[in-house]
Amino acid sequence: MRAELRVGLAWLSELRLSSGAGSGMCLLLGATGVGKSLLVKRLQKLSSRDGKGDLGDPPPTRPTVGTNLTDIVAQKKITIRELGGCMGPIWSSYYGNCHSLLFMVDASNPTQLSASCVQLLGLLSAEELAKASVLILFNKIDLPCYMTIEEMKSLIRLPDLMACAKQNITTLEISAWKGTGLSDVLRWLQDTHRTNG
Ligand SMILES: Nc1nc2c(ncn2[C@@H]2O[C@H](COP(=O)(O)OP(=O)(O)OP(=O)(O)O)[C@@H](O)[C@H]2O)c(=O)[nH]1
Ligand SMILES: [Mg+2]
Repeated sequence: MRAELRVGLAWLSELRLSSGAGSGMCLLLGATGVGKSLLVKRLQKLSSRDGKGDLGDPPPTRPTVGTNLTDIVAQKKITIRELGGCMGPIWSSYYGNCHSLLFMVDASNPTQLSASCVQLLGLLSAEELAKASVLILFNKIDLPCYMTIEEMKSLIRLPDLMACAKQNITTLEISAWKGTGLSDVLRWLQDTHRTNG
């Protein structure tokens, strides 16, 4: 089967699946290579250990062409839908069903920051996401020369964005590689999806 046809069929079947997703749906978005797939794998492992124990070596990942659905049981079932960075043009097809949004930025990649900022602006102004709680994750803080959260907030004028946005926005610095901050991400998901019913 031709690659384009395979991607098209996978997308159609995901659209069908998404229609009954319910209140436990969390959307995970961000530019290509920021670390979304690794985060999901790490969160799944962490939740299965109830936040305790060694995460072990980071598993390998591949660029996500399409979408990945992963269930995490953190008191209640939360389904995380990662959309590959290369799927940017159709991200909006999935806004309707989500109650929370994880938006990921690569803190070690200054050249990608402006593109991430434009993506974030688009997400925050989308009507269908107006009621979603938003967690912005600055990932890869284990790498040398990563930008601090203060530097990034100032570069993308995050305080101004937060003041204008309809959403409740939280920020965290993490390393999906080392596991830094991942228990805070899990806690945020638990709290957000508890209040979302
Ligand atoms: N050093 C470091 N590398 C990371 C971290 N998180 C992810 N990576 C690496 O970054 C690369 C891309 O990670 P992915 O999780 O595949 O990125 P993605 O955001 O899912 O990318 P797409 O699916 O293409 O949108 C992989 O080599 C990961 O191992 C991190 O916190 N630190
Ligand atoms: Mg991916």
